[in-house]
Amino acid sequence: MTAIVFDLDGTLVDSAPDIRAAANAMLRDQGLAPLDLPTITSFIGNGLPKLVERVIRHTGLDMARHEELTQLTLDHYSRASCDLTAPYPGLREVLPQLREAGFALGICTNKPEAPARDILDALDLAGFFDAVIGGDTLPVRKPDPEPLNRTFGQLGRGAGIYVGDSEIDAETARRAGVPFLLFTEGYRKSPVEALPHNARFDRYADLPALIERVQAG
Ligand SMILES: O=C(O)COP(=O)(O)O
Ligand SMILES: [Mg+2]
Repeated sequence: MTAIVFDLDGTLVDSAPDIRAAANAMLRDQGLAPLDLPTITSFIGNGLPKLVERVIRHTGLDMARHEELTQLTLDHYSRASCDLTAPYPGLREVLPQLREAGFALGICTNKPEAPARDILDALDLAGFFDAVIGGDTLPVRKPDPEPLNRTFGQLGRGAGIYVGDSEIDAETARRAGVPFLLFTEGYRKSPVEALPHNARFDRYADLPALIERVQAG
């Protein structure tokens, strides 16, 4: 297995503060009060349309306006997707190591593809990844295994390992039939034991050894 695909939000980058800012800017447009970070973070994982659906339900806005409010949130987010977003500690050091070790790296995220690429560019991480599939790249998104299968397909090395932070990522890997490495510092809602995973880590410095272990089976 020489391909490694990563989730983005809560796995490579702590992006919740900018997602929160975009959702709160949309709420401000509606004359509503902002939501706190833990609340918005709990809405992340199934893509932006689902996050806005959860915000609508939480605030009592009209679900008939879902499409309009999703677009409004995306507009705010596209203008400021990387003001408060940062890579997790140690990531910057480990990505070149993995590339030097011969791995092909990709990203399979439920975040819309355009802001995902903007963030990778802004953080100077884009060059490490040969495939990026977002939540709106295909007609289906995670936990459907198709986006993950497609990411491995674009890397051209066959199926590899998926690295993610959430219940959705664990389910996606299970349905794609690939090993799953759980990053425990992201936006997971349940205890680690509740997520099927082959191994877990909380520091990027530990990832190369973990990958070796999983590969050794
Ligand atoms: O945007 C989301 O809801 C989740 O994004 P992720 O798949 O990168 O965690
Ligand atoms: Mg995630």
